[in-house]
Amino acid sequence: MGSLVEEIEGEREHDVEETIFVAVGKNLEKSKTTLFWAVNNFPGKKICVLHVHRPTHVLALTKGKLARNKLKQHAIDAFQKLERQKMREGLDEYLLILDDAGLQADAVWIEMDSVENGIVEIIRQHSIRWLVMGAAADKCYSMNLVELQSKKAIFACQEAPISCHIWFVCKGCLIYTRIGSKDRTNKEIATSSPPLESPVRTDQLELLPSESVLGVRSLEPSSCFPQGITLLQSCADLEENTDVMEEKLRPVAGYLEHPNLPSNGVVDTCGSSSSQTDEEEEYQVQASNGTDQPLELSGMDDHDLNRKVFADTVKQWKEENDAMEAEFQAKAFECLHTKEMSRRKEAEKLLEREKQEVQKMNDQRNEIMKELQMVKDQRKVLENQIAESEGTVEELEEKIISAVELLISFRKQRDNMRIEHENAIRKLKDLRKLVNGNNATFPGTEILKFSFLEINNATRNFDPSWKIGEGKYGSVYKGLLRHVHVAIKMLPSYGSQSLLVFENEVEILSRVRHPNLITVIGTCPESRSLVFEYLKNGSLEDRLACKNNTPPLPWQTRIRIASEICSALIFLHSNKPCIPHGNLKPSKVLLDANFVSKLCDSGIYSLIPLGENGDISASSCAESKADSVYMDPDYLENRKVTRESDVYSFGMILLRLLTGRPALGLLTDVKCAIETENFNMVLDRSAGDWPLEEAQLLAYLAIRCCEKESMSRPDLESEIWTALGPMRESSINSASCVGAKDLRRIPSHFVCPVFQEVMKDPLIAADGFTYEADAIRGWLNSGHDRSPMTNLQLEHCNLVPNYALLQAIQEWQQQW
Ligand SMILES: Nc1ncnc2c1ncn2[C@@H]1O[C@H](COP(=O)(O)OP(=O)(O)OP(=O)(O)O)[C@@H](O)[C@H]1O
Repeated sequence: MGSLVEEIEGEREHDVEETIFVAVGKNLEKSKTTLFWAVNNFPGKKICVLHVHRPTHVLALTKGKLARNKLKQHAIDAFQKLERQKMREGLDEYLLILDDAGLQADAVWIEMDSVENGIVEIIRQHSIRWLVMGAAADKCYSMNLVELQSKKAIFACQEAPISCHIWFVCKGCLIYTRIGSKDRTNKEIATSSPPLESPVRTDQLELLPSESVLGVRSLEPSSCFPQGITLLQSCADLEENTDVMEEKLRPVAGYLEHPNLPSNGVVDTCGSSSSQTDEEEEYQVQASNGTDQPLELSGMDDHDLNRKVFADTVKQWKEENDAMEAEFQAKAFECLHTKEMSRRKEAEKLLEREKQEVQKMNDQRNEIMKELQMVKDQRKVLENQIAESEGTVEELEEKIISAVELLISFRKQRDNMRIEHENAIRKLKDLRKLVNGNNATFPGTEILKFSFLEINNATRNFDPSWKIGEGKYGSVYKGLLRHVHVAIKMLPSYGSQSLLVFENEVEILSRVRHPNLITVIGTCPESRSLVFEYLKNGSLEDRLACKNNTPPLPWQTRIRIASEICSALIFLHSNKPCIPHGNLKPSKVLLDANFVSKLCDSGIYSLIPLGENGDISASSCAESKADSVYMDPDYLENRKVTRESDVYSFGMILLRLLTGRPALGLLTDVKCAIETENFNMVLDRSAGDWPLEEAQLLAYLAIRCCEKESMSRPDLESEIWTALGPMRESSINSASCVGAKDLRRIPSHFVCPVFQEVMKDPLIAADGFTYEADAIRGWLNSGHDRSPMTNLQLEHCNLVPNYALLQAIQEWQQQW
């Protein structure tokens, strides 16, 4: 046999349902009567004893029709044995089963902090359906009890799971029944029944004569459980409480005198007395269940009458009992109905809310469906577009293929044209050689050509910090090209001017040489750039404006610069064909280390692509207002560059040299000053003490140069140079002049073409040029085998000291 706990657990489904549990406490006397009440009232049922005094134990009595005496003895023995076992083995919890075979014990329950909680918990855990327990506390333990007096009983009555049907017993009498129910409706009934207000009382029975009580045989427990009312009292109880019961039963004893009753007083279910031979027989009397036929009064003797009265009394009681029950049920149903109604209302509200939710979800769904439809439509449109673009892609691919083919053919044509171009240039050179005879081989006539890579390296990848100017003909970068400091002018590459034309123009310009014209060192046809010598002291514009805090130019220097510009212009204009500068202004007058001035960009307009009308293209013509002041009004009107235009610009430069003032409105100011004999007021005093007469003469000349009518302007050579020449000489001779030594004119051949400084150790190289020793040695040592000036192959690397030049330099230096 396995664990009894397991056994009970295993049988829970069917057996525990049918088991009558009896809660017994430590008061053995009290517990006995409760236990016997259960044994007597539920014969044939399995009875399980819950020993509820702490710690809580469970005992089970299995079914088996034990004679009450034997049972009594059996139970007492079991308890005692259990207690002994508990003492001996230190058991806290155990299950005891009493049955025909003997007793078994096993632990099933744990200790709780209160007995009543323990009872309720064990009911809940084991789903106990039927429970018998004491109704009174020890101090109230009496048969006269009319309501629940035990704290534990009240607690169990109120708190036990509703499915549990509980009989509360005191001294073998049923005091109160808490109706349990399995189904929901009955649960409601049970909960709604106030446990103590309207108890199903058995005191009526208690008032019946003992014989009569003895004669009341219980209904079969299985059939009486649902009704929850069973009026049973065992003979054992009566024996136990004979004295008390006799007192109570005396008033009705007379009624129960029945000749057929056996001496032990047992009445069978049908009302006929029967004597049972079994020593474990039970006395049972069944109350009239309503099916009994009413007894005829006539012809009845007293005994029959008594029996009838008794039967009627029992019947009446039963009916009253039924009526009470019905009333409880009605009340319970009413309560249930109210609750149902409110639940229904709530459910309706919930339904309404659900409906609204559903409606909302439907609306959302419709919205989403609409959006989905839109997306589908868009998808169709996009698919069409994709299809169209795929067609376009195919078309474009075809076009690209044909364009690539075209490009390849153009490249071929270009390569052919290059070859033709190179042949043409070669022919041109040959022709020039023929035309110029021996002069063609004069060193310096051939301009140097630089690759774009060289230009790029020279300008440090066109580093913005190396940019020194930005003009309408392009940006100017400072650079170090083949160890020479250079200025690189990046001309615009737009327009239709061919490379050949560009190279020719550059070559023509580079051939025009004058000490006061900037030297074109070379070109980079690839990037359409011109490479000039770099002049250390920047432009006249910057020096007049004392940019970077440079000191103002003395009047002697200014007069010399004016004469130098005049000289350069005369030279340009005398060229055949005439080369007008076309854009003369102070920013085009550059100053070398010795403040010798050199014009730059002379004739450069010939290198700029022409616009549609044959003019210089629009972008290159965009003069600023300040620049246009230097422009001949005729030129601004006709866009024709003439020598008179240069005269006009020269007049403006003269005015700036004299006054140092900005060009805008300068002409009017000077005219006004002369007219008001306030000329000295407009003279630039920062230039020193001007010789006033000479200065005023220059001012007159300047105003004449700026005549509107070009024919009225003076001739550069016959008029201006005639006046300027002597002025230049006197300014140089002006011994009192501060820093006059610096103003002297350095013969250009004293200057090293690489370092741009007066040479200290001049050496002649194989190309015939004289260089400063350090410059030419550095050049050759860095692996160069060509001339820095002509780029022609040097025949040898020998360097010969130029003693004659060295002597001339030293003599010149001693003069100052
Ligand atoms: N060879 C050079 N050596 C030193 N500085 C130079 C040289 N060439 C040009 N520059 C500097 O670059 C500046 C810009 O020159 P550029 O001739 O390009 O423009 P601009 O005279 O200011 O205007 P635009 O050409 O539009 O009339 C000059 O003013 C000068 O300061």
